[in-house]
Amino acid sequence: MTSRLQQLHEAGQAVWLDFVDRKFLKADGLKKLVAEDGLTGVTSNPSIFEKAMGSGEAYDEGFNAFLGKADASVTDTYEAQAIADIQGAADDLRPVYDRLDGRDGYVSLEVSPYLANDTDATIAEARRLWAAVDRPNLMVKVPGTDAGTPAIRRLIANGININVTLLFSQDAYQAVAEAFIAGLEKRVKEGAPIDRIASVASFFVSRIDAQIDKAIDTRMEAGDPEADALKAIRGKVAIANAKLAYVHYQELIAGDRWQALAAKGAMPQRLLWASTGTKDPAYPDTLYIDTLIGRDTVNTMPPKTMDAFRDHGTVAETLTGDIEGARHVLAEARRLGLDLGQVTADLVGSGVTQFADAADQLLGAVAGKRNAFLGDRLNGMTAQLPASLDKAVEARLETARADAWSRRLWAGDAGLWTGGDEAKWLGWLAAAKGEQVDQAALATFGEKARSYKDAVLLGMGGSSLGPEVLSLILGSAAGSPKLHVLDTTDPGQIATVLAAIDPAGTLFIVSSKSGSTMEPELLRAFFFEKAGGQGAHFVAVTDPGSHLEKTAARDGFAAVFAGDPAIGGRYSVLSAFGMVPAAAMGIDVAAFYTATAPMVFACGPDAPPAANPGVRLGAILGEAAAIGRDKLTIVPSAGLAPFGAWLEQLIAESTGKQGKGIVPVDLEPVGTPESYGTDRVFVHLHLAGDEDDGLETKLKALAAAGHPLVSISVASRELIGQEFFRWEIATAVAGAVIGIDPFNQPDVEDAKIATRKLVDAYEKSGALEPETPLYEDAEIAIFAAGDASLAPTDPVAILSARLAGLGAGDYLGILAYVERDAAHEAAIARIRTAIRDARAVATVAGFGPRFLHSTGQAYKGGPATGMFIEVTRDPDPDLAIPHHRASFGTVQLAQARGDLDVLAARGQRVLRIHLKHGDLARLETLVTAALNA
Ligand SMILES: O=P(O)(O)OC[C@H]1O[C@](O)(CO)[C@@H](O)[C@@H]1O
Repeated sequence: MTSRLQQLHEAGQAVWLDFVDRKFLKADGLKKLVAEDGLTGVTSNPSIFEKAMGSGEAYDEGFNAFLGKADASVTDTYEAQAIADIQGAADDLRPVYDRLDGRDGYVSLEVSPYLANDTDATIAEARRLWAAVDRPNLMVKVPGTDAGTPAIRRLIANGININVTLLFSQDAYQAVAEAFIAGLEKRVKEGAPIDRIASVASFFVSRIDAQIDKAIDTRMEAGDPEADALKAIRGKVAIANAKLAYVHYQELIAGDRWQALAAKGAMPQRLLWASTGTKDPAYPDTLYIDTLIGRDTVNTMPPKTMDAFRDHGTVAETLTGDIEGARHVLAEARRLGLDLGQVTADLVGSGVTQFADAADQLLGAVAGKRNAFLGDRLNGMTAQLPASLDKAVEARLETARADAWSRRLWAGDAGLWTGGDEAKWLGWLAAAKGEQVDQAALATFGEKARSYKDAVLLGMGGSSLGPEVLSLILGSAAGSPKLHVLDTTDPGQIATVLAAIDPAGTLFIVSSKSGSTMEPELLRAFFFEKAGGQGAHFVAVTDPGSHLEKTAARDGFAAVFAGDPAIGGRYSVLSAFGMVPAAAMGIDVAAFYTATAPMVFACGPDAPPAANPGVRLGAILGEAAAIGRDKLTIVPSAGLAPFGAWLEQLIAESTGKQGKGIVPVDLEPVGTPESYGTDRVFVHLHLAGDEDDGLETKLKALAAAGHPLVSISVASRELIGQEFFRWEIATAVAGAVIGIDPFNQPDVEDAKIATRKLVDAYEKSGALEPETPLYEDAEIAIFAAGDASLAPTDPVAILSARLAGLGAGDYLGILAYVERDAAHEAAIARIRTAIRDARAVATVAGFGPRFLHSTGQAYKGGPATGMFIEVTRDPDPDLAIPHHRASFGTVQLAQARGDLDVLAARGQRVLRIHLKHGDLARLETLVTAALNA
């Protein structure tokens, strides 16, 4: 006896399976259905693959084989498996396809649901999948949305078999039927064959009833006077809708236009009934099969429905029966105010969302497996968050998923931030894949650089901090020059570098994106003279067309390496700004990108937020800031200590604006839980093999006391590039949570202008404008811009009055315009610890003018909770700048004064303590006394 499913086939309806799964294929489940039930096709969709691959281990072998490649994206990983399954199913169905001469025997694979509203991307994806699967009996599934319909026409014209999915309404069906015909006609015009192009139009049935019935039930429960009429059409609307679609189909193929194509061998676009599993348990489980049997149609069934039909379905040609009844049902629905048009429109939207949700879930699961598989090759991250913050983060990750943040970030959707010009600043994404630099040219440059013993990089902020991290964490290769980074106007520090090198035999890297930053320009002039004007020992890294590019040409620099104007300074480390100095140090740039790639892919557009290490971190930082935990406290193990200086700029300059943002806290010694307020997030960066020094225990105590703790593990120094990228993504995402443009720095310019004014005045007059101290003695002078509230009595009283003003959520900054050396760093750390422990406030520190190009933005434009002690001193010895009246010491002082004025103008509390002999011990004594006063 033939099975009921085979009888369907005899009645003219093809039976397809709406399911695919590796185990099932491997066990020859599909072949069995072909042999026993006359099955002639298979459909898949993102939900089906999610069920197959999203859990369990069936695909692990396949994933793992693929994941050997460091640069495999999550999509690549999933898709390789999906394609293998589809190819397997297509091969199982190939005998059917051959026997029926291409009339049936198809397997469908859907384009990414994320593209449902993008015609061109859908076309590109369909073509890509068609080529990748490479089977004549493939159908690419394209949604019949407004954007999908024109894609269908073009794809049919390309000769690609198409399964139009997500059809609910008559109008949408008519539009895709038209697109199909138009596509074939285009081929005819071009003289291309049309006899092997198959298409189905997939009408989703049960979902319509699920919606309409819900509306009916609500009204009946509310005692609607039309209860009987409503009840009479319950469970009938979807079937009536399908029947009328079939009427349209019959009219279409009877028409002249179709007949002309049929004469050339065209196969009609069959109607396919999808979503045929009943959702309402009150209905017979074969309802949407029994009632929709008709010639030249397809019914794709989930396995359960197929089993049910095989067991007790009824075969009879029902589709063409009682068309008048169907019209009546739809007319009744209209009369009763059941808006089928709205329901079907909503169903298209929710259908797309459902598939996108399934794809997110699937990609999330694959991303998780991928990250676990990579093990040590991908830096790890865990977070211990207080329950309420944890909840907020998870909620944020879910809304970010639903709003497609990972994809939108990579697509440059400025709406993720403020809708400003953010899209113009995303060149760092491609740069992280090594696409901004010429890697071969860098290798050659690295070879040449080996003739130098030393290299000195002159630059500020983004142009210096990344290179400094690379030099301190990775260091130079044997035989390559040692890199000195000079990002200051401090005469002492410049003299220290000068003393450490032979200027005539040193490679100088002048690095400035804008090419017009004052400090590198002055340093270039200084060292150019010291190097005897040998331009051949200089290279520049700068954006095209800059002033520095011209200077380099004028002075005969050995090379100019171009940056990308679509990358801001603080995001530039994985572009030429980091890689030119890296190459000079003999670092293998290609290997560096390879080591970085696992994080770049883990943070990719297809890694949904919860499984995306960068987006997850950004959500933590942003949500923490929203509840006042806006002091990001960086706690590195010894080997990663230099990383904080780079991270500070990224976080501060990107987020600290419009009175909002995150204040990074670097190099503050770790304390006990009582020494902190409730404004902290701790980030522990741990390099494998580093001594613990009791850090773990201290951090555990902090986490136990309710402070959020993020722990990042780095297996080896070579993986530091991954942290650059993770934090770049995290910062951009934190910016989206906070609601600012992470790529501008609106408050930096003012301090530069104030400085320039002072320096220009000096160039004319030979003196800086006079200023009146609040207090002065033989050792110190204290200044407080425009602050009359401080009585000029004694310095301890002035300082203690200031420190007494520090409250919960405030932070104290030491802005030291002195040489950055170990002794000064230690003294500042002691001062910070004393203040932190006495007042339970966060403390930050920066050396001027270096921090002006880094954290300075947040100090001026970020939360108005700062209190700053600026430290200056009389330079001794000072250094002259060629062709300038002002010395480096004068410029540095002008920078401090300009900064002080701008900080005060922005409402931050600030005090400048001028140490006439540059002795920081005097400041320490003063602070101790003030805290004890
Ligand atoms: O590379 P440039 O253009 O010299 O700029 C250096 C730094 O100065 C800043 O513009 C801040 O002043 C930073 O954003 C930047 O990284």
